Amino acid sequence: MRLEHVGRRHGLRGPWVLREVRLDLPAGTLVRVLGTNGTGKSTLLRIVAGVDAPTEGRVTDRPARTAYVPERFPVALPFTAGDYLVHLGRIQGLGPAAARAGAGEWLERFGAAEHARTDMAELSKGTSQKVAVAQALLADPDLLVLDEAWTGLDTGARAELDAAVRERRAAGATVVFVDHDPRRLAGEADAVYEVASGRVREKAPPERARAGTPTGADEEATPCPRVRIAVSGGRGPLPGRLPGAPVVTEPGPGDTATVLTVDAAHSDALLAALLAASWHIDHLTTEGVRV
Ligand SMILES: Nc1ncnc2c1ncn2[C@@H]1O[C@H](COP(=O)(O)OP(=O)(O)OP(=O)(O)O)[C@@H](O)[C@H]1O
Repeated sequence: MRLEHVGRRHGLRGPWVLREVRLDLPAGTLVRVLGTNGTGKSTLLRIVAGVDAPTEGRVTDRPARTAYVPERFPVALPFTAGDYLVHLGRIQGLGPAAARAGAGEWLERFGAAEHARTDMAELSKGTSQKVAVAQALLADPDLLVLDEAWTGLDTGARAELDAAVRERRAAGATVVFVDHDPRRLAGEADAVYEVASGRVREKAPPERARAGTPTGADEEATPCPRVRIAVSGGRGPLPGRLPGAPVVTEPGPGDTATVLTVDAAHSDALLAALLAASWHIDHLTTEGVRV
C-alpha cells in the first residue's frame, strides 16, 4: 500500500499535524515509526490503518484484512473477554467456530485464558491490553498496525507479540509499529521512519547501516556477518516472503537440507519464521562456526 501526498489537520483551520507524507508500505515488511511525543505518530498510524482519513492526499492499495491496536483501548465494553473476541472475529469475517477457536488460541498464547469469562470492564490493565492485541491477530491480517501495543504487557506476552509480528511478516503481511522501547524488534525492521515537524522521513535501519548502506558522511560501515541455516522437513513449500530476503539453495542430489543464507541481523527473525512454518532447523553456521 502507499500514502501519496497525505496531510492531516484537525478542524478547518487547525494546524497541520502531517503534510506531504509519501510512504511505500510493501507486503511482507516490518516498518518502525519513531518520533518524540506529540509529533504525529498515532495520527500517521490511524491513517495507515484506515480508522482516520487524510485531510488531503490519498491512501492506495490498503489490504482488505487490516487490524489495528490503538494506543488507548476502550475497556468499558459490555462483553466478557471471550465474547468480545468472538464478536470481533465474526466482524472480521470468521465463521462462529473459527472465531471461537481463534479467541481461545490467542487468549492462551498471551497467558489470559483464565479471563475468557471475565467482563471486559473488570479486567486489569495488562489483561485488557492482551485482549486488545488478541483482537488484532484473530483473523490473520495482511496489514497489522500496532500503536505502542507492547505497553502494559508482561514479559511473556511481549515475547509472544514479537513472535506474532514475525509470523505475520513471514506470511506476507505488512506490520507497522510504534514503540517507545528502542530494543523492541531491534535490527529487524525493513524500514524505519521518523515523524518530525509534520514530515515523515526515512531513517536507515541499523541492520542496513551494518550491511554497508551509507547513512552519514562520518559513519563507518562494517560488514554484517552472514548466517547459513540448513532446514528440512517442512509440511509445505517455504513461505514466500522470509525476513531478510535470504538466498535459498535447494538440496543437491543426495542432500536433504535446503540452505538459507542471510545477514546475521535477520537470523533470529528468519529462524522464528521457519519454525512457525513447521520447518526443522538442521544446523546453523555463522562465519564458519557450526552452532
Ligand atoms: N482529535 C484531535 N483533535 C485535535 N488535535 C489532535 C487530535 N488528535 C491529535 N491531535 C494533535 O495532533 C498532534 C499529534 O498527535 P499524535 O497523538 O498523533 O502524536 P504522537 O506522536 O502519537 O504522540 P505521543 O508520542 O505522545 O503518543 C498533537 O499535537 C495532538 O495534540
